[in-house]
Amino acid sequence: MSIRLSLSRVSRRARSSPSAHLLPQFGQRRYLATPVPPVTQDATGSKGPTAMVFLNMGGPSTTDEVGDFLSRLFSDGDLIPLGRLQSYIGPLLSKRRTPKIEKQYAEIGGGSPIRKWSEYQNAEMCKILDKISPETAPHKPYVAFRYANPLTEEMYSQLLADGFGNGKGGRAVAFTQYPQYSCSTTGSSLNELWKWRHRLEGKGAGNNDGTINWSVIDRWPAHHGLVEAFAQNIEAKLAEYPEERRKDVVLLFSAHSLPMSVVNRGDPYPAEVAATVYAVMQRLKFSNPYRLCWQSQVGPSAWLGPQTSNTVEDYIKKGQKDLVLIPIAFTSDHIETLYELDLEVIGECGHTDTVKRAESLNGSPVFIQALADVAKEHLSTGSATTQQLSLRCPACKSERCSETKKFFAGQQEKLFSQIA
Ligand SMILES: C=CC1=C(C)c2cc3[nH]c(cc4nc(cc5[nH]c(cc1n2)c(C)c5CCC(=O)O)C(CCC(=O)O)=C4C)c(C)c3C=C
Ligand code: FES
Ligand SMILES: [Fe+2]
Repeated sequence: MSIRLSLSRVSRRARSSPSAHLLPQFGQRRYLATPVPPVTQDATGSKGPTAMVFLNMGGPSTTDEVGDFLSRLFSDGDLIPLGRLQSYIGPLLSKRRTPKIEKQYAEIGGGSPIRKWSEYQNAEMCKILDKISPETAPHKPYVAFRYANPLTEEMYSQLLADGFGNGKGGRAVAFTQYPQYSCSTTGSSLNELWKWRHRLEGKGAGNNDGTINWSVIDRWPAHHGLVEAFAQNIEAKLAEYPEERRKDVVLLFSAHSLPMSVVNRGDPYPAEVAATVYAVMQRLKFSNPYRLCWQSQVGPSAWLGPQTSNTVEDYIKKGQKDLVLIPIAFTSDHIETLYELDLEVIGECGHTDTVKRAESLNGSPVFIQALADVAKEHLSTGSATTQQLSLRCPACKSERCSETKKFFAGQQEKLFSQIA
């Protein structure tokens, strides 16, 4: 992918009024304070504890963290491949972009809410799992972000400090919070997890050779619980329109775009996003006309379209002013919903009374139940990964991908010996 030094969001227009968003009120970290006991079958038959590790990109919790967040993001060759120039160009690009993005985070309340939502969702999911999957209880919530705190290495060190490693054979589930798989998102997080597993638990790291038993929930694009959570939020938004107009409101599903170079490499994400959209429309009994569009393009290279902002403008020009935007590839609010959709796309379209956005999943109890159901199904199947994870993109040339996929597929044997 070629990225010029002057990166800018395509068609972004600034606005000053901050958007209000609800945050859960609770403490910062959910890491365990005391070591957990080793995995052995106890009197209740439980083979826990089980670490539930949420993987996501993360975001700066305060504007002071924007610089470090962007610097890590532009250093990631799985997201922005700059080849041998990565370590020179990456810092230049991130430094140049920092002031503009700091302003945007300031406008949405001073930071990304993604950490608070992730910690809340995981803690709540674990409470449900303890009830519906007693055989793997207790379930302990951890968060591993790719570009913001808590980073993967911090989470991994905490897992070891909490007793999941060191020859005790603890079980950990890496649960991607991107429902649809892309090599630039979940793939990058798994590559990072594999890297830190190798550094902190591999031969010569001072521990036994890989003592944590990992399995991965690598995608869940059409899970019925996820579909139900999206559908209920759409129905709630549609109910705000007068009854006589309701069935003609156009549903615009909006997902983060991908560079065409990534699409043409064979990345599974566009097909999986389309699968989510279709499943949600099936659940809604195709009550409304709909389209899928793509947002958040960065830089001058070709990206998958149509672009969300253009789509809204074009429909309005055609006289279609009743539109509901639905963020379909994110499970909580962040800059792409609170700034780009609310302040830029909707705030500037001139029709804030008829162009609306469905709530993000955030603290939806239906969504949190869905997370628990996805995890329970994974824990009961005994599979280390989906079948899909082992298949590389047809045009993939990355050794990292190859090693990571081999490692996680290879966890199957360890898993069987643990659950047998
Ligand atoms: C499904 C989700 C996402 C995909 C796919 C994705 C691909 C992707 N992103 C960039 C570049 C940037 N993304 C940035 C922020 C950002 N991206 C996602 C999700 C996906 N990205 C989220 C949730 C966020 C916001 C995080 C938060 O606020 O909590 C940014 C930083 C913001 C900015 O500078 O505009 C960049 C840059 C690329 C190049 C890419 C595909 C390869
Ligand atoms: S880029 Fe998709 S498997 Fe490597
Ligand atoms: Fe992104």
